[in-house]
Amino acid sequence: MNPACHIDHTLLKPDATHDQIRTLCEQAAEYQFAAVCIPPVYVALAAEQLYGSGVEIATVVGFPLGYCDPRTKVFETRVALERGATEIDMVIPLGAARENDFSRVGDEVAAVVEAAPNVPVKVILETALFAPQIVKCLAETVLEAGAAMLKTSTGFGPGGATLEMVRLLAQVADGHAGVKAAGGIRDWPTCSQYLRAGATRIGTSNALQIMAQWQSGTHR
Ligand SMILES: O=C[C@H](O)COP(=O)(O)O
Repeated sequence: MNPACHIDHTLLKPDATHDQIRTLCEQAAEYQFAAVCIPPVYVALAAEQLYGSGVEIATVVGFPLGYCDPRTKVFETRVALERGATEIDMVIPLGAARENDFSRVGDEVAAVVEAAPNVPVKVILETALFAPQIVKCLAETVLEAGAAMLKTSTGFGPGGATLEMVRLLAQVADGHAGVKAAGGIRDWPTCSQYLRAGATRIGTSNALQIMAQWQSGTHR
């Protein structure tokens, strides 16, 4: 099984340039990755370049800290859709999660989902910040609010995806929503382990390296 269809080819570095995004899009079309995951400012460029390629255009909202005004997240979502985004990766309000204020978390997700009625909203829980029991409550909350996918991490927080968290999110999603493992995934063995644990997407800045490792293994 070619893993490319599970991979979000990601470039979210703060100093990402137009040229780097063009190259990322070329690679995504060539490998047929599931999506590119890019900064909001490059959505129109990527949408134009990837038109008709089958590659989704994912961008981020409230990224990476999650603490902007909820109305800002809604506005970011609307603008991203106008520009051609076909998937939204949003960060939950992490302070609200720390306070166990699950209703605030759910309300923000519901507001973004409402602003993006025909587009999957992938909700980033930044799982490294929280104990498993809290992650479980957060995952249940955001699913109820309409999340299409549970995503572990931004890649900019205190830790990335772990096997334990991927398993936990897959258990909560129970086949009714996707699970995106992201943050610190650099090699094919890790990627493969997460897919087997129930991840349906892998968000990574190292997709080409992962594909090379997969190819060298399968064609040995
Ligand atoms: O949203 C996806 C992450 O930013 C990817 O994290 P990474 O740069 O550690 O691969």
